[in-house]
Amino acid sequence: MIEAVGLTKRYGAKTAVHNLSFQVRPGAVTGFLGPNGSGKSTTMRMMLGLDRPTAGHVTIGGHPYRSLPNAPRQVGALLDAKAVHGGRSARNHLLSLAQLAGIPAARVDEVLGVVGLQDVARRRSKGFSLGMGQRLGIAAALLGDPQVLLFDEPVNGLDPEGILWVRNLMKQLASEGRTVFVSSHLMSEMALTADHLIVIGRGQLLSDMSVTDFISANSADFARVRVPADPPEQREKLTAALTGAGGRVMPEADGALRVTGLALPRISELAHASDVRLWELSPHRASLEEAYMRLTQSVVDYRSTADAKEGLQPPPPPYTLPPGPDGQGWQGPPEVPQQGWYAPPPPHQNPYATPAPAAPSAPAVPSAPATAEHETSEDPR
Ligand SMILES: Nc1ncnc2c1ncn2[C@@H]1O[C@H](COP(=O)(O)OP(=O)(O)OP(=O)(O)O)[C@@H](O)[C@H]1O
Repeated sequence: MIEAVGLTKRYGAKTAVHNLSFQVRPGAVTGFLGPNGSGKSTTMRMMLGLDRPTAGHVTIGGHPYRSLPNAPRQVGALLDAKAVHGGRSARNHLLSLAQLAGIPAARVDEVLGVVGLQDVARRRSKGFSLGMGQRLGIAAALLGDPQVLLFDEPVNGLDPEGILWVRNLMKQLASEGRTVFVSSHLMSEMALTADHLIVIGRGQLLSDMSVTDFISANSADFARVRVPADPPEQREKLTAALTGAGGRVMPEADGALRVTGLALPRISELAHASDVRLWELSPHRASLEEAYMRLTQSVVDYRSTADAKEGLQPPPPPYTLPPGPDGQGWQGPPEVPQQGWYAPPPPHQNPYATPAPAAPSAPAVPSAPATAEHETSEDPR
């Protein structure tokens, strides 16, 4: 088990990790999530004794890493796959690590086979692709057959086959009763791999719970309802019935309705009682990505504008809405300029919700979260 207690790391004026306390238990894959710069790598480095905490402590199996007897046999880690001597072959790189830890050479060939690098074992690693480098890093982590494994972005650069392989490897290691702690920015992958999540933002603990609990705690399930477009009043009739029964109805971009606060059978009954035919009535379960975005949107330091057309809020003043063909009135969302800064949705507002049309004369302009420190304005394309 890994245990952090009041873990804090400051670099000069910058607090990278602040008062983090959590446990990573054996027999499960624990995902470690957080926006860029939130302190994940710093935390992992402190776990491995590579950085000294400013305050608090972190132990593995009850001991600080540096006090563990023959640590490489107890803890395996992949922090930076590029941290290898490029002039050495993959096999020699692993052999040197094995010799330092008193691990027999036969184990080197074993792990080369496990990660699928046996055919290139004698090639210099500086010619390796990103994915091959990751595999070599994972081989190094597995070398001592450790009970505790830490992986920082292990699927970075891997192809789909490699990603599937890492997923199965993590699950297998956990099923053998090992402690598996893995950081990733790939939410879809984490949803498939992790059992438990620890989420941090700006160095502080935001969440420590199972993946299932995390999704339900940070998202709202809803029903998608679609009615025939003709006659047009059906939609309004159903909206009135649902709202009257205490539901909340929001339009979706494709003309469907997003309904919260009412169970699916109740929606069906209300539609039937209003004599409205339904073309769709489906439950929507939030994804890990949606839940994560909701939780972390106010603690993101580095925000890109590449997806500026997605779920945009109207841009800040002095922008004025373009007039319609008749010279006035709201004509739908304004054309999005390709450059410039856009305020993200305010904290606690679902970024996936279809924004309500703003009044033509005074578009609602949310301000950026007061806590945001850095925003990029360059279009990364
Ligand atoms: N050696 C250092 N000196 C000064 N500041 C540092 C140092 N290492 C990390 N930081 C700062 O600490 C903060 C946390 O960085 P860290 O690399 O731990 O974040 P991260 O969550 O791993 O980010 P990413 O997801 O981008 O890898 C950042 O603001 C970073 O600039």
